[in-house]
Amino acid sequence: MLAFENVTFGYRRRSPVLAGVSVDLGPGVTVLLGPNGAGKSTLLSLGSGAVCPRSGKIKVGTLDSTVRGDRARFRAKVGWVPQQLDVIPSFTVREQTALAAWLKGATRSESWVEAEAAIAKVGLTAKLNRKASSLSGGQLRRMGIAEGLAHRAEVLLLDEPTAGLDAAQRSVFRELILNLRESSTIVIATHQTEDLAVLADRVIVMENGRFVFDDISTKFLSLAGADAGNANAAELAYRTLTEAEE
Ligand SMILES: Nc1ncnc2c1ncn2[C@@H]1O[C@H](COP(=O)(O)OP(=O)(O)OP(=O)(O)O)[C@@H](O)[C@H]1O
Repeated sequence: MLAFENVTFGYRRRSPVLAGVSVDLGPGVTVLLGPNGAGKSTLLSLGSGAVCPRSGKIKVGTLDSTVRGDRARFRAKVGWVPQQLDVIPSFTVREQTALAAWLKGATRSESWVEAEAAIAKVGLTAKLNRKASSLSGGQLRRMGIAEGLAHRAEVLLLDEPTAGLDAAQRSVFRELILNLRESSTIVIATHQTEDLAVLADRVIVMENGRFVFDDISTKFLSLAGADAGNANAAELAYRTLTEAEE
């Protein structure tokens, strides 16, 4: 579980994007919704340990990302797939994934073994020796997840993982998340509300750095009222909620 305790964060000297946020994320799949600029990516980047809050604590178990001595072990517990995943142009999928494991503390030999196992889990074994830079958008995001699995991350933070994917790739991605949900805490920031119904255990809706909804997904879908069983229920529920906030 990833715990935010009274976290405040702002970019440089600007006013805070998040102010006094406390939330426990996990177990299961949490889907994070909200309009552009709501603070979803900021929350995930803080959760990854890549950036530090101005105040508050961010913890996985007893490890606190704000404590210098904990930071490396904290980061090893969290896999983060940002919207823009950087790859080393000359590296293969296997090398890129093994590098991620090694950077998070695995030994050299463990990194190769764990990388191959993780690549198999995300269904990319056929691409093992291809250049990571040659992967499609959906394959690249699956490789990002493999990087987290290769260092046995307990928490996976996925930022807009299905943006720009075609229907077939989105379906591959959904299957993957369903396979991983038992073993990892997964937090997905997305605008694709239709992916929700099958994926989410819990839904959080953010606006202006605040949580305007946080509950189990069935409660969220029930906001769609009479249309709660409808294929577009998630979209309707989201619209009902955000229009009420305006
Ligand atoms: N690197 C940055 N420097 C300065 N301000 C930033 C930076 N990144 C984000 N912001 C600001 O922080 C706020 C929250 O942005 P964030 O990217 O977290 O929102 P989001 O909900 O993920 O949006 P989107 O759905 O567009 O990805 C916005 O006002 C944004 O302009």
